Amino acid sequence: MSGAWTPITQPYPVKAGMEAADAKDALRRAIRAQRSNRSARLRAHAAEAFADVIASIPEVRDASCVATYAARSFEPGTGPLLERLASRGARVLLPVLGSGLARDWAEYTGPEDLRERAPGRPPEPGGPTLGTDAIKLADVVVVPALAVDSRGVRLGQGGGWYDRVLTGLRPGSRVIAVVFPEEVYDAATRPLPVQTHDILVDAVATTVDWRQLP
Ligand SMILES: Nc1nc2c(c(=O)[nH]1)N(C=O)[C@@H](CNc1ccc(C(=O)N[C@@H](CCC(=O)O)C(=O)O)cc1)CN2
Ligand SMILES: Nc1ncnc2c1ncn2[C@@H]1O[C@H](COP(=O)(O)OP(=O)(O)OP(=O)(O)O)[C@@H](O)[C@H]1O
Repeated sequence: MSGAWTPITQPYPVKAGMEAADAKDALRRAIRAQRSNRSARLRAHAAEAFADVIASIPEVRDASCVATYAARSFEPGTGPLLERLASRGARVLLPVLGSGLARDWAEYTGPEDLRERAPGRPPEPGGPTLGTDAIKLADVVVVPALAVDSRGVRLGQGGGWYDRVLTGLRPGSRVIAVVFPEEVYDAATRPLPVQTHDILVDAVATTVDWRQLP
């Protein structure tokens, strides 16, 4: 074997007796390091595959309003998904961070409207914000994650933004987490750390397929 090919593995730096918060931090570091190895070409290719898989999920296909996210560079890309949803006439809501990372939403109107307001922050739409409760308009919520396990436990970026948002959904709205294939963990052997505030997701989508959880 030759060249700069980096094998894809599933990091699991969780040790017996570790506090959940420390185990989450160790996992976040390992998964972010792994994500940073993916080239721009592979990320663009993956974004198309994510769009194919996510758009095929019945709840997404049938939704009038989808709340999702505008990806940062190394997150599972959503550009093609956003365009596909908008072109079939679905309303698409994206997170807007208020002061102190307050939870707000605004409508996606096209790629040219998405701007990174500060380095490292997710791109945001520029239109009017709709308020925290706009999440109740969503028929389905497509959330970013660093990892998901077979019970539906989700590891996010660590701000607790989505754990707070997901307490306010309309009953019956489904939550789908998006991760790269190696970021789906089998809870029987590699459970993700879980804390009482963590909200389980209903399904996970990768570049390859999706499945209902648990
Ligand atoms: N694409 C995307 N949007 C999302 C999330 C996410 O995980 N991904 N969130 C999930 O919760 C919420 C907010 N997430 C945030 C993520 C980072 C920072 C942040 O403070 N970034 C640092 C820079 C960090 C870096 O350089 O990597 C900063 O602004 O100083 C804020 C909010 C809502 N929108
Ligand atoms: N419903 C909530 N109410 C108050 N605080 C919360 C709530 N959910 C999470 N938090 C706080 O947010 C912090 C981060 O939580 P956690 O590590 O679970 O984030 P995450 O789910 O990985 O991140 P994110 O949701 O932003 O992607 C924790 O300190 C937690 O106490």
